[in-house]
Amino acid sequence: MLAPTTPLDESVRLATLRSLSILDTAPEERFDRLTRLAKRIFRVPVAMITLVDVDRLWIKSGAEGEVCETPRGTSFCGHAILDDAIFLVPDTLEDHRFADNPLVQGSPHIRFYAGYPLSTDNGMRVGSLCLMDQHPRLLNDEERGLLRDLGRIAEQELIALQLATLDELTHLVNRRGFEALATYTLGVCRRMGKPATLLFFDLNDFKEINDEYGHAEGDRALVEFAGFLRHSLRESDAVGRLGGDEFVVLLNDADRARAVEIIARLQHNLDELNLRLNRGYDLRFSVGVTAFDAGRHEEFATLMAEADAAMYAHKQALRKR
Ligand SMILES: Nc1nc2c(ncn2[C@@H]2O[C@H](COP(=O)(O)OP(=O)(O)OP(=O)(O)O)[C@@H](O)[C@H]2O)c(=O)[nH]1
Repeated sequence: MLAPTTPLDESVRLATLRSLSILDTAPEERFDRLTRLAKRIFRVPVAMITLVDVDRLWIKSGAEGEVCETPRGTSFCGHAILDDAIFLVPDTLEDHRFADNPLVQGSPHIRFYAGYPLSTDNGMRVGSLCLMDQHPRLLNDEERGLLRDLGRIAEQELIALQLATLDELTHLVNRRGFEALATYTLGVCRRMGKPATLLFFDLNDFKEINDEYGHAEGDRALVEFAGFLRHSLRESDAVGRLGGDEFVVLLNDADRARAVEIIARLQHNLDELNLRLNRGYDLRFSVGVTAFDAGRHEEFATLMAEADAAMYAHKQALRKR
């Protein structure tokens, strides 16, 4: 049996999947109607919408009975997300990669599999719309076209979820997306015994930029600061905009001392950016730092509130200077 390999962009793929806040959610008609339709069109007993998580395949729609997840290592969909094309296995017993797969040899005795990889807006393949049968079969060109059409509708539904977690102006995750991403990151850090630190940013005198240079320039400044944060930090750090001129970052594998070093680097880089942009105003920030403590921060909101209070204290201290 051949276990699926891991895509090169796995960390971004997983972060995208997390930001959708879809894993372990209840069934939804918008996905169920697609799998029902697929079963009818292709006359197959099973059609599913699946999402490929770290080490499991989670079934959003079309699950058989109580089983709503299977190990990624024996999954067909783990293979389907490795390429943009439909992944087709006409007869599993004739295919050395799957002939001895437990899902072929045992229940549900898969003989035929076809999976359309589902991509989100940023091109990450997070799961699949797949068909399965207990008999071998082929898909002709028209049927492949139909599967692609249904798959694209499922993708639109995923993209709608993604948009609901994105901040329209800066394209960072919004509060909802950040909470989903951060909760996942904190879970991983806790399991691996690694530190994590939350940074809460608020721009200083941002209102003056709006008042003196206009709202459009204010928008430009927010987009500039968002891009600055995103590009100055690691891909695995979660960066979000809460609204207005408030931004948050969750640094993973970083304790308070490391976070303080990172802020010093950000400050230095922002000074350089201000010089380079030479816009007549400077981007400046106040920042609150709170190291994650599993005991104290059981509720994510507590961690956010502490970092917000620390930011406010920093802002007050800057004013007194
Ligand atoms: N251009 C623009 N302005 C926004 C947006 N969202 C909020 N604002 C403005 O951002 C400003 C934020 O207000 P404050 O937090 O009091 O701003 P501040 O001038 O930075 O004050 P301090 O935080 O005390 O330094 C308000 O004037 C809002 O109208 C946006 O999406 N675009």
